[in-house]
Amino acid sequence: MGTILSEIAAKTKERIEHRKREVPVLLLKERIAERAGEKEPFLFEKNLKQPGLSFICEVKKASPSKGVILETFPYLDIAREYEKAGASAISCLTEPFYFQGSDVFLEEIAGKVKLPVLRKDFTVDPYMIYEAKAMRADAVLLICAILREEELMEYLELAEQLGLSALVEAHSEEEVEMAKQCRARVIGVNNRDLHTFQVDLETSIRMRDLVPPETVYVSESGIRNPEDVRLLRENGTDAILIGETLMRATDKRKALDVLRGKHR
Ligand SMILES: O=P(O)(O)OC[C@@H](O)[C@@H](O)c1c[nH]c2ccccc12
Repeated sequence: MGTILSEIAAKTKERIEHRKREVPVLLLKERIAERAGEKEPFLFEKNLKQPGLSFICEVKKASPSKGVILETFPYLDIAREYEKAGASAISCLTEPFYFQGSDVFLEEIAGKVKLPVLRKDFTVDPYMIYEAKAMRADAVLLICAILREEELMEYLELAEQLGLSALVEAHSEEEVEMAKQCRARVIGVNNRDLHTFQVDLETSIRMRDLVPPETVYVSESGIRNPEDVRLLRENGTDAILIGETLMRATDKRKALDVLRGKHR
């Protein structure tokens, strides 16, 4: 599969192998032990389960499909604005090469904002789950398309042990099935095809009923206007993940109100 997804996954593997030598997993485990009890476990899932449609607001400087979205990137201010605007969780990109993300962004946000933070990186090694916990993330992203079923199962168990929620991302019926097989508690359907970058909201609308009501159902990507939000809400979506639309809005609170249908 010579696609951008496998390219990012391969590059991430390389980066992590290097990291592992610099910061051994033992050190991460020590750091995690020192901070034991500091965070409420599974807060990400808990927040998304609150009644009504929950918003996961993303902090991202760039993306492979759009290039640089924001030249100046006051990530902490953005996260604080999301919090004030009533977001349920924050998604933070830490992948450096394709998304210009950084672990520093996440650590700082998680230290200063009360909302749970999802580390939106391409998890390809258990090491990354320890890393996420050590940097005070509340949740990790597990993408079905780049994991084998045994890996997904193993990673989910590790996240569970560490008190981290996992957003299990699918893009096809088969992948939703895989997520369910592994007993994922939060399943996200990505409206963006990561091979072609085409966005189609129908993807997450169509797959809604494959996921049982006790599992949190998230619709991800390409959500642009109140009409999109209304369609997803009426289809019984529990949470929506929005990046670019909010990143481009100067007034985040107003943008969220507009999306919720509270303005005009
Ligand atoms: O900016 P958008 O179109 O609102 O999309 C946000 C989010 O869903 C997207 O960034 C995303 C979905 N799946 C991912 C996997 C890795 C990195 C990023 C993503």
